[in-house]
Amino acid sequence: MNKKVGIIGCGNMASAIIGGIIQSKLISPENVIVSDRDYAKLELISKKYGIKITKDNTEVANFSDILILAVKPYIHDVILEEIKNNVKSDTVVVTIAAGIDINYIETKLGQTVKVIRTMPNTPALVRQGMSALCANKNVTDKELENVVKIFESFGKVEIIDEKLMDFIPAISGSSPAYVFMFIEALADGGVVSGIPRDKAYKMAAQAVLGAAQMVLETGKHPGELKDMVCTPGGTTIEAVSSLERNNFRGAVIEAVKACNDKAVSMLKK
Ligand SMILES: NC(=O)C1=CN([C@@H]2O[C@H](COP(=O)(O)OP(=O)(O)OC[C@H]3O[C@@H](n4cnc5c(N)ncnc54)[C@H](OP(=O)(O)O)[C@@H]3O)[C@@H](O)[C@H]2O)C=CC1
Ligand SMILES: O=C(O)[C@@H]1CCC=N1
Repeated sequence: MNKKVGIIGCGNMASAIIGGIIQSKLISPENVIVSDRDYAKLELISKKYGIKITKDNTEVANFSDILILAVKPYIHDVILEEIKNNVKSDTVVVTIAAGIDINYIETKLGQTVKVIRTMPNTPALVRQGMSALCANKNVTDKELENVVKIFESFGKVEIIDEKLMDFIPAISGSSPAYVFMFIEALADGGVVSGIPRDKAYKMAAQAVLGAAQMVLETGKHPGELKDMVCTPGGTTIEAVSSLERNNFRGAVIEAVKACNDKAVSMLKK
């Protein structure tokens, strides 16, 4: 893709995005720039991918056709104020932050700004991300397609209505954390029985990966896939019955609700 991509903030998510677009050869390194406060962090990523680096966020804004804001939500205020005179009229501004909506960016940068709001997740670091995207009315179909290609370079993408965006962290943005807790607990259970810890993590993680792949590839209802594992009178139904007694599914649904509530309360006006 012959577009210049700039990223402000060089943390976890920026590394995933840069890794995806460079390793997939979607964009050549000389067309990518990233800024951060920490020059040592920038030097590391530049050494790895050969991209441009700077401590000056306005330089990133001046350079970019697609400008990705990859900083924490509470830093957006400062950054938008800093770059507001450097964002070109045809630049597409992309936010990946929870609690930052399209209206907020339009209010800060003007009603004609092209905005794409997204919610990726950390599995993007291993190119197995899940991202939801929505665009404002100023973004053309071609511009949205280009940003979709960037996000597809590190995982799967769904375009959704902005009114659902606050609920995406709970299901895919934040959920890797709950899955890691599940894998850790599963492995701890194995360690209780004497399985070496490294083998327990590998087996638990591969079981989760395989189960997730079955949901995606078979199109079968998760309940049907669960039933396929449960031999009548066998081991699995004992575990399932114990999980139900301990409100496993209820606890997960409550966690999703707590995440949703937090995302809505973070929304900046
Ligand atoms: N982590 C996740 O699972 C997900 C995160 N997100 C969103 O992604 C965004 C970034 O998250 P994540 O990558 O985890 O965060 P990180 O803290 O890893 O990365 C943010 C980077 O921005 C830097 N930074 C802070 N202030 C400035 C500044 N003024 N100018 C330039 N760079 C600055 C930070 O430096 P310093 O460390 O010095 O502060 C840090 O290196 C957040 O808004 C979050 O909501 C979305 C989906 C998933
Ligand atoms: O915890 C957070 O707020 C961010 C958004 C989704 C994942 N991490």
